[in-house]
Parts: sequence; C-alpha cells; structure tokens
Amino acid sequence: MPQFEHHYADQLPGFYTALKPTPLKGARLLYHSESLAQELGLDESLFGAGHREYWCGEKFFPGMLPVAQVYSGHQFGVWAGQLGDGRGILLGEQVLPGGKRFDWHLKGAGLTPYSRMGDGRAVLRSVVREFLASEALHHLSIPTTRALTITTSDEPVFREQPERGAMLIRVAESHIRFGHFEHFYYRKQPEQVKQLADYVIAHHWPELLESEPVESVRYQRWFTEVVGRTASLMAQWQSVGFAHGVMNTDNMSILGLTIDYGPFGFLDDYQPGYICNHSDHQGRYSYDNQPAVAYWNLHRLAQTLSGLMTTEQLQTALGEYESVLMKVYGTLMRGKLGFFTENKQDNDLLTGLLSLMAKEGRDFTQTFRLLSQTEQQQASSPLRDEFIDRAAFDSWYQSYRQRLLTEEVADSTRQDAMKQCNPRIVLRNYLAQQAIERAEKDDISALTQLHQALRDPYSDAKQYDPMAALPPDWGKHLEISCSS
Ligand SMILES: Nc1ncnc2c1ncn2[C@@H]1O[C@H](COP(=O)(O)OP(=O)(O)OP(=O)(O)O)[C@@H](O)[C@H]1O
Repeated sequence: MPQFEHHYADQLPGFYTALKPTPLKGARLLYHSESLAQELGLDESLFGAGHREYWCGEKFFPGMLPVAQVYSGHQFGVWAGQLGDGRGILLGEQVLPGGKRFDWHLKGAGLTPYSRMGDGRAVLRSVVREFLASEALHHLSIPTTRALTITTSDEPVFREQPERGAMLIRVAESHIRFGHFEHFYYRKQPEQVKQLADYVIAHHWPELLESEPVESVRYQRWFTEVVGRTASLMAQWQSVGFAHGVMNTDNMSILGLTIDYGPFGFLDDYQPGYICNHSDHQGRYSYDNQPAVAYWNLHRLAQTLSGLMTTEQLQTALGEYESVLMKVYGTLMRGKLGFFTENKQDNDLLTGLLSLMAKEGRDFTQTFRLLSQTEQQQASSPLRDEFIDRAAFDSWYQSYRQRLLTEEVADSTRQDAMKQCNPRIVLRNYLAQQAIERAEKDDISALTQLHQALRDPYSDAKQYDPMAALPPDWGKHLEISCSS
C-alpha cells in the first residue's frame, strides 16, 4: 500500500476545508497509467478489481486526509475573488522511499464549499483530454501535473447535453497556485501570505533555507526562481506549439508546472494568434500572447509578496523574466533548426521560416519534423513541395543551408539531434476526440494506443503513423467545448 502524509493539511490550517468526496454512481476504474504507477512504486495489483474504491474516492490509502484548498484569482485579467477546489479534492501526499512527495488530487469529486455555481463534477471527455495532454507534455520534457487514473460511471453529468461523469487522479509535487497567495493578500492576511511562502520554500526550495539567512534576500531568490521557471515554461510551450487557453492566475503553478487542461490545443496550422478558448474574445490567451500573460500573472503574484520584499527586490526578480524566456526559447528553437552553435542570423532565419509558415498555414509540428531531414549538400529541401510560394521558400532555404555549412556537423548527427527537438506526435484535437468517443463506449483501445504514442513523441516507428498524420477534414477546426 502506498503511504501518505499531508503536510499541506497539517501545516496550513485555514487554507482548506476537510471533507469527503461524493462518489459517482456505478463508478469504476477505466484506465490508468502503468508507467506513472511504476514511477510511484505502485504495484499493478492495486489497479485490480479488489481496489476499485480507492480510485473512485470511496476508500482512502493510509495517511490520506481529503481536503479542498481555498484560493482566489484573476480570471481574464479581472479580479474574480474567492475560487478554490470547486470540484477537486487533495487526498494527500504520497511519500516515496527516497523522500520525494507527490500530491494526489481527485478531480470531479463532488461539491465543496468552493463549488460556487458548479456541480462539482467533471465529464469523461475533459478527463480523457487532461490525462492525455498532461502525459504528452511530460514526455516532451515540459513540467506538468501528471495523470494516474481515469474512473468513469453511469451517472450523467449535464453540460451542453448529458455526458458521462468521470474522475481523474492527478499527481504533482504541489498544487499551490499563484491564486493561493492572492487569496490571503486580498483578504489582508499578510501572516498567511508569509506562512505560505515559508511553506513553499521549506518544501520545494529547502536549499534556500540553508544557504540564505537574510529573510528578504531568501524571498527574493525564491521569487526569482518562480519567475525563471514560469519564463522557461512559456518558452517550452511556445516551442512545441502548445496553447493552454486559460492562463488565469488560479491556473499558474508556483512550481512552474502546466496545470489545468481546459480548452488547450496544440497548433495544427501555424497561426501565431491561435485561440483555443471560445470564450476568449479578446485573444488574451492566444498562443502568441502566452509569454506576455505569464508576465502579467507574475506581477499579480509579485503584488501579493510586497510585504516580504521591497519593490526593488520584486522588480529585480521580475527583471529576469525576459532574459530567461529569450535564452530558453532561443536554445529550444536553435535545436529545432538544427544549430549547435549560436549565430547572429539565427533569429532572422527562425522568424523567416515562421512567417512563411504563417502565410501559408503550414503545419507547425510536421514542418519542423520534415526540416529535420535536411541534408547540407541538397540544393533542394524536402520541405519545398509543402510551400506554394517556392521562390520565397528557396530564398529562405539558401540562407538556411549557408548557416548549416558554418557548422562542421555530419548530416546524420544533426538529423538525429533535430528529431529529438522536433516531435512527430503531439496531441492533436482530432486524436483526442477519437479516443474520447471510444472511451465513452467503454472501449479504451484508442486511448491506450494514443497514450503509448504520446510517450514516444520523437519515434519514427511505423505503428505510430496514424497518430503522426495531419488532421483529416473533419478534424481540422474542431470546436472544443470549454465546458468540462
Ligand atoms: N463543475 C464545477 N463544479 C464546481 N466548481 C468548478 C467546476 N468547474 C470549475 N470549477 C471551479 O471553477 C474555478 C475555475 O475552474 P477551472 O476550470 O480553472 O479549474 P478546474 O478545471 O476545475 O480545476 P483545476 O484548475 O484544478 O484543474 C475553480 O475554482 C474550479 O474548482
């Protein structure tokens, strides 16, 4: 049996309400991640028939103490006031033999004091999407919450129409969000803001406690880390064409993890202003605006920390944002282009390619993957046929080839390295949709195959060909429901 503790509940009284999940009728385990289970040291037998109740919020492993966390936040740039776990319950922290701790969070677990107008539930459609997307990002080495189990039931949950109710066990080193800090700051409870900052530092940056005796400098160093991780996350999202869609401050992890998979989308055609959230009429959360919004969100967090540091200290930390963002983004995009060294013309080459792609609506993932096949001596690129304006592409390609020739790297070495930077398989909406439709009929075959492919996103294996294909006509501009 896994062992649990609950430092959050033990050390942060006043930051949650203790309560039990409300089980779904006829709940059963539909799917689980064998690989994550292994990483967490969970025996496969735990997912057998005799343990159903543990995955459905009906029974608890030793040490679990279910609580709903309270937090607040800015939604679409506007102060929304108190939010909190309206349908999720933090079950406890699994302690691994090496001492690492992981929160287990049950999403779709029923009403809580923070449910507001909601029903406390999640539907199978959104649970499958979150499961697959978080696993996809993890295997692209992007920090994220993980997904362990999907339970389904016969109990209908009403969205635009009746759907299947479901629950997800989500695993993360922490579920603390910027919104936790905002909650206590706006309620004028500075001691709680300090308590929360101390808790986060003690649990996730213990080295700062040991190495930095001056409190305000310690807070500054910690906030600089949060700024850096957030900047780095944005660079990583941009590099794989991931649009989160709901970057409210309550969806910003203090550890720089991707959290809350709502109407997210991976780019098909490269459109810098891609909006995956249909309620986002201003494009606040469009793909190209993500780095700017994250910076805005960091300012909201900075404001809550104004009792712990001087304005200068906060500004200095925030000042790191752009340089980390550009550094990480530059490194990632140079990798995608196959450059081993840094050169002044790299940015022009990147923007040149992106603008050609935008003009002609070329597929983001496939274009970079095809570029990985480039051979220096080839006067013509394998990508050429993809572009209508061949003259424009040829002109770009000649500069690109010249740039490649500045590095004495064998084609095979560069191609192999580029393939590791340019995934072949991402979670396109149409792929998720196929898995959902089958899962709704209790058929997990498509979910299983897709999950396996997403765990191997750089592979050329034939078995993944269907998952690497461009969207068919029906799947090109799918309207993804924002209700979840
Ligand atoms: N069906 C629902 N019932 C109750 N509360 C809900 C429901 N859907 C969303 N909420 C609450 O509304 C707020 C914003 O929702 P959002 O979609 O960002 O979060 P979420 O998907 O429910 O959870 P998380 O951020 O933990 O992934 C959160 O406080 C959330 O708990």
